[in-house]
Amino acid sequence: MVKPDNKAGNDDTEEPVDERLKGIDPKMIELINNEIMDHGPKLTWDDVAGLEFAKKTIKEIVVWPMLRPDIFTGLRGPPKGLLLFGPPGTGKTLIGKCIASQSKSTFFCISASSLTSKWVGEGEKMVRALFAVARCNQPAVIFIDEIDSLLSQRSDNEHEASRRIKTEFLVQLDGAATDSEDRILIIGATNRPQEIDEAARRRFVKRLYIPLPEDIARRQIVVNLLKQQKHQLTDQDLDLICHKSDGYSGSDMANLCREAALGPIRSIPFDQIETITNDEVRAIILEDFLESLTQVRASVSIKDLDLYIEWNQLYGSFGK
Ligand SMILES: Nc1ncnc2c1ncn2[C@@H]1O[C@H](COP(=O)(O)OP(=O)(O)OP(=O)(O)O)[C@@H](O)[C@H]1O
Repeated sequence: MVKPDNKAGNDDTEEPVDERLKGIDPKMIELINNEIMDHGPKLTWDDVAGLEFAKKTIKEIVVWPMLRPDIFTGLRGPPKGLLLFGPPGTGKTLIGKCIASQSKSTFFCISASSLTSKWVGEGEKMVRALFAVARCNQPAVIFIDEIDSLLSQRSDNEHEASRRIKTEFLVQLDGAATDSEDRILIIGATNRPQEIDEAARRRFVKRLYIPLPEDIARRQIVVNLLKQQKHQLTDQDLDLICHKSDGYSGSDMANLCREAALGPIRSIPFDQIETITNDEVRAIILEDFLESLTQVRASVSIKDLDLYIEWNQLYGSFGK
């Protein structure tokens, strides 16, 4: 972790300040270290259900080059910008985290809307600080969620502050792209790729569609989430759940499981809720899922899906 600049400069025990952090507000550095730099558990590719094509592509084009920069030079150099687009809740953030874990990189995760809303008037400085801290913690992955809100084409009535953040972001992105020594990958994630303007789109050299999970992936999500729960679901039950949840996103599936897991709790008589032991709570059964399926519905419409498919064909790196 990098140390913020010590303005007082009179503490001999203070570690030397990294040149790259000169002029950056120490409070921002601390905030990035504490809130934007991810200190969570490492993820493996098995934590991301399905998405085999995306995972394979990502391993080849970004993870291996980040692990072996000595081999992946020149023409083989990795893209510095990767755009993950697709419906909400399909695992884009999970993939970002996994890329960072697997490439042994520091993971920085921020939502673009917080740049414009949370740090009102400071967003531009925050972008600069974020890239500077990332440079000090290479290899690094900077994951920016809702990137469309930062790079949208609504430039005519764009707020002056938003315009400045956007300009700074593009400058930093270009800087990372041209400096071949920098081992920084910028991942933008969006549910609204059509809102990203052409200049920004061009900078995300690789654009990868992250679709809804297929049958087998939905099954894997349910199986993974049920691992720590007492349940009596058979293979046939799981088949039925997957069949009935066609069109659900990964996060819809997680919600479905959460709701089903409450089934056994709801069946406890109210006067026993304080005394019942964990062992006495009944197992989760198919009926809990059938009930849950009536409560938790698919959050993505077919119409929206068509838009993603169309955009993928037009601009996706592998959409042809
Ligand atoms: N492919 C997947 N494998 C396992 N879990 C998944 C998958 N997709 C989604 N989930 C579940 O849904 C939750 C939300 O996923 P995540 O935040 O990665 O989606 P996202 O695509 O980044 O969503 P958004 O676009 O709304 O930011 C995860 O924490 C996880 O529980």
